[in-house]
Amino acid sequence: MGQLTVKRRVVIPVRAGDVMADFISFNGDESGKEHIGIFFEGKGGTKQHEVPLVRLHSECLTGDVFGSGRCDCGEQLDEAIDRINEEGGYILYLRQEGRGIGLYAKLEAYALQDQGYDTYQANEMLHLPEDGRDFGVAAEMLKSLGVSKIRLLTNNPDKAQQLQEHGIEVTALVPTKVHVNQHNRSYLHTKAARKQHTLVFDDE
Ligand SMILES: Nc1nc2c(ncn2[C@@H]2O[C@H](COP(=O)(O)OP(=O)(O)OP(=O)(O)O)[C@@H](O)[C@H]2O)c(=O)[nH]1
Ligand SMILES: [Zn+2]
Repeated sequence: MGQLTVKRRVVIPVRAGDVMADFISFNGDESGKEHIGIFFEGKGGTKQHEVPLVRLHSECLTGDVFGSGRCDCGEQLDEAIDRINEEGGYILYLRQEGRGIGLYAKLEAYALQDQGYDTYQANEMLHLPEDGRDFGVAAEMLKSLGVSKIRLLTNNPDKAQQLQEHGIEVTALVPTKVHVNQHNRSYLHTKAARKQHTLVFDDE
């Protein structure tokens, strides 16, 4: 991943106009994936935390747009908007649908999960990586925005590790809530067991 530069910042009122956010596009990503930065000023005034709160959010059409209960993405995105709008910082909305395998392949993986395979096994059965995401692009987005030090809103230790390898200092890991329901319970348990996601379940 080469260097990125900010292309355009446009203010967009979101949440029915209750929240103002800058949507930011970038030059220099040869993949053409149209990753988006979203900046929230925060309401903290002078008391505001100096280090911005940042969420790297991988695209999930089914969860983010349609509120699918098979994952926790839609609720995590809502939570991220609430918290970052309070505290000030960025959501980097990364076009890495299905952990990088794409939407059609994710649906194939869901069909395999319906036959009893877990979320990582299903990808492998499709001869696709368990997790194909490279968060280096997020590090380059942050650098182009002049951000070198962040607090990271995530339960996924791999995101922090990859950012640090690409020169971003992560001063704190801020966990998201655990958005568990009857449909995503085993998906979330698998992430905790297989990829060390820091998820604490109330029922254990
Ligand atoms: N291949 C595959 N992808 C999935 C499945 N369920 C959800 N996803 C994708 O997983 C990604 C989840 O992204 P995030 O919420 O940013 O990341 P995370 O790794 O869960 O880490 P957190 O920061 O703790 O939320 C999205 O791209 C979803 O489309 C699945 O069963 N199979
Ligand atoms: Zn999802």
